[in-house]
Amino acid sequence: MRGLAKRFGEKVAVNGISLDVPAGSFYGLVGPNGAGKTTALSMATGLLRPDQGQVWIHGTDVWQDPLPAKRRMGVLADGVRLFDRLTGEQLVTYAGLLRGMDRDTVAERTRDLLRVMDLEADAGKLVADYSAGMTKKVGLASAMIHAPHLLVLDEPFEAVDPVSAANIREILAQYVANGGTVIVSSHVMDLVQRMCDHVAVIAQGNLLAAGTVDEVRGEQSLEDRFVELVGGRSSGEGLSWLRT
Ligand SMILES: Nc1ncnc2c1ncn2[C@@H]1O[C@H](COP(=O)(O)OP(=O)(O)OP(=O)(O)O)[C@@H](O)[C@H]1O
Repeated sequence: MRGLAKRFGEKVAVNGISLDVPAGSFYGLVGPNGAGKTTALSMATGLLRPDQGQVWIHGTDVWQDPLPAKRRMGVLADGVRLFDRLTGEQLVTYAGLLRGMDRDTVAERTRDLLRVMDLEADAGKLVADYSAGMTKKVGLASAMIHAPHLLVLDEPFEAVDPVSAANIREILAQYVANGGTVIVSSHVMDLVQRMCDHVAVIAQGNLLAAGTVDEVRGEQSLEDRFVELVGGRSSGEGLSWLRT
């Protein structure tokens, strides 16, 4: 990413971010609420047109040459509606067919994905009737079916139960071990510290730090370093009226 910027009216959501994500890395993107993570990832994946800046994926400009760039990635967007009048099985199948895969391969991979996401029993249920965590998981399965080079996952673990989260972490670690690249946004520092090899911290649309997790956190925990970089811990008094 080079000089990516986006404003909404007066609000500068992303203020010229440049970031290199090495191929084969497991990259965490962290920042407080409203920092600009979703906006930056949406621009990076071709979902939201930047005001300025460019993004390349394996040398392909995402905005100049979107089709080959998009073929290489799988995206789990945050807050984007799925086709939720399909069943889980139909949705994942549809994602595979949209990618131009043949029906047999799509059927086989859909079965595998629904199994590892623990959605087999609910495969025939409408996505509209899924819980938040189930919806995340079916979105993740849809992002992975074409075995992309790059997975961009906005808050993949939000609302996902611990067992499913552990399964997904294992799948992602395996995917990276086999040469894939993952970018995840998350608020859970402990998870990012354990799971990712690189991390970028953004706040108020600016990149505050980026590098390997050890470089960014130094001698501290990632959480302490994050609070130090981002600031904003409200000291002391709290809500004096909130007592029983
Ligand atoms: N479509 C929009 N119209 C107006 N303002 C927007 C829009 N999308 C985002 N913003 C604003 O841009 C800023 C960055 O939002 P963004 O969703 O990128 O943050 P985030 O880091 O993903 O936050 P969170 O961690 O809470 O999901 C916020 O101030 C938000 O209100």
